Amino acid sequence: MKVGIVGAGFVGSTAGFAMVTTAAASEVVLVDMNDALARAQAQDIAHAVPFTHAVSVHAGPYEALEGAGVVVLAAGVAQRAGETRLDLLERNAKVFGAIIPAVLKAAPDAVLLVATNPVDVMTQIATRISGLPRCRVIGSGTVLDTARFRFLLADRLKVTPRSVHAHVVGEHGDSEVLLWSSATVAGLPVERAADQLRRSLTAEDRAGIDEGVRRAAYHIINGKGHTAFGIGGGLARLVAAIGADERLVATCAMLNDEVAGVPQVVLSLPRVIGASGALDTILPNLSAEEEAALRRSAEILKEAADGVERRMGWIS
Ligand SMILES: NC(=O)C1=CN([C@@H]2O[C@H](COP(=O)(O)OP(=O)(O)OC[C@H]3O[C@@H](n4cnc5c(N)ncnc54)[C@H](O)[C@@H]3O)[C@@H](O)[C@H]2O)C=CC1
Ligand SMILES: CC(=O)C(=O)O
Repeated sequence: MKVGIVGAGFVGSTAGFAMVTTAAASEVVLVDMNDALARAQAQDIAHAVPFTHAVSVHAGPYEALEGAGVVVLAAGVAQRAGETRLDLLERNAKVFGAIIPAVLKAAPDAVLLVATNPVDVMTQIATRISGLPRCRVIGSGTVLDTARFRFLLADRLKVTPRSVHAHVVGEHGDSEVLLWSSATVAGLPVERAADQLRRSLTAEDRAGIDEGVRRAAYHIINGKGHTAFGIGGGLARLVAAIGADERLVATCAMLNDEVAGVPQVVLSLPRVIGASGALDTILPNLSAEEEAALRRSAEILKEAADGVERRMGWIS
C-alpha cells in the first residue's frame, strides 16, 4: 500500500523509517512545507532500504499523494518543555485548515491517520474539515500510552509486553485513564498474575507506573526535546493493520456519538482497525472510578474541541 506522510519532522520521518523496517508500506511519500527537509528525510530513510525491505521512499508535493491508501498527518508544532498538548491547539488547527483540503484533492480515498497534537482534538478538527465518514479519520490517540502501560507493567512482572493486555483510554494527555481493573496477564488480573510470578505490584508500584505512563512525554521532552520512536512504531503498526485489513484492536481516537454521557466527543477507546479505518469500537468493563475518570477526560476534550470550533466559526 502507498502511504503519504504530511509533516517530515521527527514524528513523520520516524514513522516513515518504521514503515520501511517493518514493511508496513510498499511506498512512502513525504510532504512538508519545508521541501528540502522532506527530500533529505526521504533520502536518508531510503538508504535503510538495502538493509530492510524493498519500499519505495520519496518526497514530493501534495499531488504525489495520489493513490495513497493512508495519509499520516504529522505536520504542525510540537510541545516544548513545560507546554501541554492542549496548548498547541490553535496553532495546529490552522495548519490542518491548510493541509487537509490539499491532501483530499490528491488522495480522496485515503484513510487519514492523525498524529499531530493534541491528537484527539486534531482528529475532531480533521473529521470536521474533511467531511469524511468518521471511521476514515482516526487519531493515533492513546496507542502510545497503551504501549507505555504494557511496557511498564511487563517490566515489573518480568514478562514480555506482548503478553500484557491492558489499555489506556480517554485523552492522549494529562487526563488519560489507565484501565487497571481490566489489565490481564494469561487471563488473570495483573495483581493475581503478580502474586503467582512473585513480583510486587503495590499501590506505590502502581502509582509509579501511572506516573511513568501519564508523564512520559514530559520526561522525554525534558531530556531530548521531542518524542518520536514510540509514536513512529505505533503509526507504522496502524498502517500495517489498515493495509492488511487486519482487524487489529488498538486504542485509537475517533468521533463518538457519546462517551460516559458526553455527546459528540473524540477520544480513544479500543477500536477494530482495518482497511477502511476504525471498523468498530469496544467499550471495556470499567470500575466506578475509571468511569468517572473517563467522563472527566471526555468533558475536558469536549470543552477544548468546542472552544476551538467556536473560535474558528464552525459552530455558534
Ligand atoms: N500522537 C502522538 O502520540 C504524538 C504526537 N506528536 C505530535 O506530532 C507533531 C509533530 O511533531 P514533530 O515531528 O516532533 O515536530 P517537527 O517540528 O519536527 O515536525 C513538524 C513538521 O511539520 C511541518 N509543517 C508545519 N506546518 C506545515 C504545513 N502547513 N504544511 C506542511 N508541513 C508543515 C514542519 O515544516 C515540520 O517539518 C506535533 O504536534 C507533536 O506534538 C509527537 C509525539 C507523539
Ligand atoms: C509528545 C507526545 O504526545 C507523546 O510522546 O506522548
